Amino acid sequence: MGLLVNGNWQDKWYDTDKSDGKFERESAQLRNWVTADGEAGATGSKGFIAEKGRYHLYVSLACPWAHRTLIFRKLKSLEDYIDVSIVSPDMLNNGWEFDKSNHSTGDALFDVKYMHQVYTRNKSDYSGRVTVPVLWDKKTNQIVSNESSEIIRMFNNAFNHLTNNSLDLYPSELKSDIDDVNDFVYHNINNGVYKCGFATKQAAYEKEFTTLFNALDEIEDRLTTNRYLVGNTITEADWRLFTTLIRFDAVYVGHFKCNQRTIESYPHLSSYLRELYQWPGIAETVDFYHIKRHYYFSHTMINPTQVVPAGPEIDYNRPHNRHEIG
Ligand SMILES: N[C@@H](CCC(=O)N[C@@H](CS)C(=O)NCC(=O)O)C(=O)O
Repeated sequence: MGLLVNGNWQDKWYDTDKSDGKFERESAQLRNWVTADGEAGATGSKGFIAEKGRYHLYVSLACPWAHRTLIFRKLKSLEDYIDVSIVSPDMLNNGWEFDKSNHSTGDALFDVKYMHQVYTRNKSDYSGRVTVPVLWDKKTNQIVSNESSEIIRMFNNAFNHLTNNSLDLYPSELKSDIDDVNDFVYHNINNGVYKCGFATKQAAYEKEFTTLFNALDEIEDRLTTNRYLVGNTITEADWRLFTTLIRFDAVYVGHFKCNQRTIESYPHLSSYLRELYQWPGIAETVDFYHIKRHYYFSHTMINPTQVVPAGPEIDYNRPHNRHEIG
C-alpha cells in the first residue's frame, strides 16, 4: 500500500501519528462529471458527454466504494455502455495490481501492471493515494472521477436517454432525506468500520467502536418500521449501506475488530441485507473470495500471517420476509 508523490510511487502505510491513532480518509481529487449533454456537473470541467463505449470503469471487487459503482452499472443497465477492469485482490507494496494470474481481468485499456500507472497516465506528476473506483474517459484519455459517490450519481441519470432505463435512485423529492441518511451512514458505518480497523491507539479504536454500534442500533430501529432507509422506496442510500453490511460479518467483525455483534444477530438489519442481496442482479456483484482475500492478505500490519479465515458460513439466499414491513 502506498501513494504517488509527484508521479513517483512510494510504499507507505496511512500516517495515524499526526492524529493520535485515528484514521483520516483523504478526499478524492478528480471530480469531473459525465452528463447527458456534456455540460459541467457540480464540480470539474465540461466535455464529458454520455456516450456508449466511451468510459471505462476500474474497480476492485473487494472495495465497498467500488462495489457501489458496479451495483449502479447493473441496476441502470449500463453493462453494454461502460466496460470494466478488475484489479487483483492483493494490494501490497505496489498498491492495486492487474495480475491476470491472480484474479484480475488485466488492464483492458493500457495493459499496465499497476493502478498507479493509470493515475500517472492521467497526470504524470500526480500526488495522492491511488484509489478505486476510477472512471476513465477513452476519448480524451483522462480520469473523469475517482469519487464513487459521484460516479453513482452520474450512472443514475446521465445515460438514461441512451439506455431507456429511468429507474431513479436519487429522486428529487427524497434528496434531502437521502443526503441526511448518507451523511450518517458514511461517517458512522461505511467509514466507521475503517476507523475501527485502522485505529492504532486503544482509545481511538474504542471511540469509533461505540459510534459504529450506536449507529447500527439506530438503523436497526429504523428498519423495524421502514422497509428501506428512506421510507418504502429503495434508494441510493440503501445501496451505499449494503456494500458495508455485506462485508461486515465476513471481514469487519474479525479483521477490523467490529465485534460487539454480527449483522446476522440483528433481526431487521440481517433480513434487510438479505433482501438487498437477493435483488435481481446484485448477488453477481458480490465476490466473497476477493472481499476476504483483499483485507486479510493485504493489511499485513493488522494480519501479519496473511491467513484468510475460512468462514463464516451464511446463507444470504434464505427468505427475508421484508414484505411484512412498512
Ligand atoms: N472516496 C473514494 C474512496 C475510495 C477508496 O478509498 N478505495 C480504497 C479501496 S476500498 C482504495 O483504493 N484504497 C487505496 C489507498 O488508500 O491507498 C470513493 O468513495 O471513491
